[in-house]
Amino acid sequence: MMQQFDTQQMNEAVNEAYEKFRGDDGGKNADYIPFLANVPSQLFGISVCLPDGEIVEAGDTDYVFGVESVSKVPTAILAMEQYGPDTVLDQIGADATGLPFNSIMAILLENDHPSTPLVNAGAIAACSMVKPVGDASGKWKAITDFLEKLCGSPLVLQDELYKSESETNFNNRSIAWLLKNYDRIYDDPDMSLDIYTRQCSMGVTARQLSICGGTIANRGVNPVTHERVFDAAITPKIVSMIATVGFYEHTGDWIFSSGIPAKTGVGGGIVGVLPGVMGIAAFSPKLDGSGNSVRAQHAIKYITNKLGLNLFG
Ligand SMILES: NC(=O)CC[C@H](N)C(=O)O
Repeated sequence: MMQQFDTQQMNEAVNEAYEKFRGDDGGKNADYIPFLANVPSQLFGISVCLPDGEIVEAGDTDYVFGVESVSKVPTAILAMEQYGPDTVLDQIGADATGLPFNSIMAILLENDHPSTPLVNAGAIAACSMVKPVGDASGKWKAITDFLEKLCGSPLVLQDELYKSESETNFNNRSIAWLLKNYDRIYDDPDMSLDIYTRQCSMGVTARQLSICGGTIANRGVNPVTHERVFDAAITPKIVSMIATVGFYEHTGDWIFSSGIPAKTGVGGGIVGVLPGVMGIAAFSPKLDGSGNSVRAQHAIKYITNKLGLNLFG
């Protein structure tokens, strides 16, 4: 049985993690998207959303940062909600790539398959699947409405980030058109890529991300608003995807040492999900060589290990 904890113990663990790692200066901001290079790198926040909607937090949990690849999780859930998990498995897949998030090689090695909605190729394919197909503004509304329900409050597009990323996303343009070559994109490639780039540029806070994780942990019911956001049967599907590829080529090391499925983004955010137990998010801009926030990783690992929280425990 998983160790039980009370709110006080979680509060202590969160504050200890914050104090312990706030001075850690390892890593550096993402700079391949110019906007991200200029985000103040000392920012650090940790937020936990418990099944009763209680939030336990420390640090800069109100700071709005770029959600980036964490946005792949909501869109994957939306595609599964619209089509059913088996169709998403068939059209995109659920395989770990073992390669970096933006790997073109992964598409070639997987025999033309985008692998999973949680890497760039699969996320662009997921955006192409979102209904209404062929209608960019309808798709965008579906995605942003869904994000708002998952997080319990609206997210706002960071225009400058969107501009910065759109001007420099040459690798992703190649991915979108390679998918077209293999018939693995299900709407216009440029439009699907633009939707993907825009969703990555949404601003989010660590608190909102923890509520998003809490909604997944709570089997589709937002623990704060009490609204049912998606079908309960999708939780094990999305958590399995997060567990297998949430940290890309370092997913095995991550899950081995933290015990919690988690998804990272180059904006510095990480969201972790333990079904029935909690959603946890941490944010700090400095990243390791694979694009994962250094302080956020330390903080989440510290908390799960301290409280004996482990998916496999
Ligand atoms: N790992 C990430 O957060 C990458 C997201 C970024 N928008 C990209 O496509 O490169």
